[in-house]
Amino acid sequence: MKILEKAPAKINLSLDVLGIRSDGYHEVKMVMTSIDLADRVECGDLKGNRIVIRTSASYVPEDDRNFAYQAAQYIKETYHIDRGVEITITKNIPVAAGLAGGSTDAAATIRALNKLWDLGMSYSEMLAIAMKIGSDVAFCVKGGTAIATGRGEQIEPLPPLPPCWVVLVKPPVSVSTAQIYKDIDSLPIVHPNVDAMIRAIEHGDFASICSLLGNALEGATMRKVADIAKIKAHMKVIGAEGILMSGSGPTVFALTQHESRMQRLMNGMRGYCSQVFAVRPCKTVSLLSEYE
Ligand SMILES: C[C@@](CO)(OP(=O)(O)O)[C@H](O)COP(=O)(O)OP(=O)(O)OC[C@H]1O[C@@H](n2ccc(N)nc2=O)[C@H](O)[C@@H]1O
Ligand SMILES: Nc1ncnc2c1ncn2[C@@H]1O[C@H](COP(=O)(O)OP(=O)(O)O)[C@@H](O)[C@H]1O
Repeated sequence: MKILEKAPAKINLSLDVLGIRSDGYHEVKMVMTSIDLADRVECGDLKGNRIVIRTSASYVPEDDRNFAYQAAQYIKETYHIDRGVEITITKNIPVAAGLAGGSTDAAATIRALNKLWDLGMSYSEMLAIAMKIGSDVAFCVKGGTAIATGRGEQIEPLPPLPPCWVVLVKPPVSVSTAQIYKDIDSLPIVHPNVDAMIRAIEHGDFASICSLLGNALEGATMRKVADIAKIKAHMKVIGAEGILMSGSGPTVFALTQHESRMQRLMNGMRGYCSQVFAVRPCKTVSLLSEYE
């Protein structure tokens, strides 16, 4: 048997860093939303007791460094599963881009193995596995739009975004999330108004959502990647309603409700960067009711 799961990327609409914790992680308050730029994760039975990863991207690890491998391993250990699995990941999400590509593959693996191995895991049991792998994996288990606190693993759902387009531009460099969090410790932090963003989403107020976009990590990544400021300036000239770097970057996204502006942004930015995508926010990752 094989189970196929869609694994959507996320963007951060608001990301505040509140301080350093005793475990070395940073206390954050974020608003995240899933988008329809997705990897495909397929889990199928394999003879024996091994976990085998196959990916379409040569630069993604196929051993226990892959977050999907880690998800399968934690599930096997926790539920005493003596079965093999082959996990095939078709990568569409740029890697090390601030879009949670590895985290969403891990979350999709958790959902898929719950079905393949008939584990009957509850949502909170899936979260317990997710938290062992990385801070963003918990959000990716359900996706949608949500507030994330703690180190990012405490999730509270929000209503979906008003209909809009998300245009993403990934400059041809990768950044280390750990390094960016380290860098901000010695930099002044610009705090976004996360609570106002939450209210804007609750009211479906697209104009306010755009004006409240903010990311406390943006300054640190911009010091390393000069392209980010250029991309933002270019998107502004073209006419995006809201523009921000996602997560630790370096991907920059623009929001617009106008199809004509989305087209202009796509065409304008393609001449500038090779990785440009126009997608919609993604309301649900999977059949959420199964996991209540
Ligand atoms: C910045 C964000 C925003 O959504 O996303 P990305 O840019 O990675 O997509 C996340 O906070 C990233 O989450 P994730 O990528 O899962 O990070 P983890 O694997 O848990 O941690 C990687 C490293 O980042 C640092 N880290 C991460 C999360 C956090 N709240 N505080 C931290 O200081 C730690 O040094 C940690 O060793
Ligand atoms: N399934 C996976 N897909 C992509 N990257 C992965 C995966 N598993 C592990 N990684 C590793 O995770 C690191 C961060 O990649 P990714 O999750 O795409 O970025 P980000 O944390 O910026 O959203 C990369 O260095 C990559 O080698």
